[in-house]
Amino acid sequence: MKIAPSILSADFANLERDVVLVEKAGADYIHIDVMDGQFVPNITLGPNIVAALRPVTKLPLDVHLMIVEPERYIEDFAKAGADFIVIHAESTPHLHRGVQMIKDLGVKAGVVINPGTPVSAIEHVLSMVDMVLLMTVNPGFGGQSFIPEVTDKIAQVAAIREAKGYHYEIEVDGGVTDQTIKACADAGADVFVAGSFVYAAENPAERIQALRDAVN
Ligand SMILES: O=C(CO)[C@H](O)[C@H](O)COP(=O)(O)O
Ligand SMILES: [Fe+2]
Repeated sequence: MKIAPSILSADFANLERDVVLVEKAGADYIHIDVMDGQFVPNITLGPNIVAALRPVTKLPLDVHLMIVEPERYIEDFAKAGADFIVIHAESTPHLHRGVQMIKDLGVKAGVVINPGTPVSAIEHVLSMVDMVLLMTVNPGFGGQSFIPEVTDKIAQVAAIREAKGYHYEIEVDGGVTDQTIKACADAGADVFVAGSFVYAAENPAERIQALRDAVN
């Protein structure tokens, strides 16, 4: 299992400190939430912040784009040093083209669907992607409650991976805590994004360990 703390809940005035903190605590990826105020009702950060964080950590940067027509900015995020670029099926009429753009830039490609979007929306790109992200909240904000019905879709993408011999990682994002992580792991998830559970705590390192303990 891999833990990907989301810096959405970090202290934006101390981003370097908060990234180094979770790296030392054994995090596997740094999850970076990019929001444009249009695809979701919130605005966060852009490629300049990804570029600023690139030299701060050796961990892969997992960039979750919640922006309309993400194709417009894929190259910017690749140049900024993203290791994964993950785009929403709902954000573009040309998902396959967006995934191909990411791969052509030598970056690992991911696709993500909202809780209300069926797995069929991404089936045509599953052979190409390195990551499938299933939102377990409606995207836009940290600190929301986990939507348990999404575990059925985790099992679906895990079954497709098994049946077809695909190699993508299955990531979950939203409301992941020591209470909700086990259901996701049991359904087949490999990568667990956690924002508020990690960063809104006195001791983020303990929270990362609590997530691991809850699964093992
Ligand atoms: O993509 C996101 C929200 O759109 C965040 O990654 C997610 O919400 C993490 O925050 P939390 O763990 O607090 O739910
Ligand atoms: Fe996210």
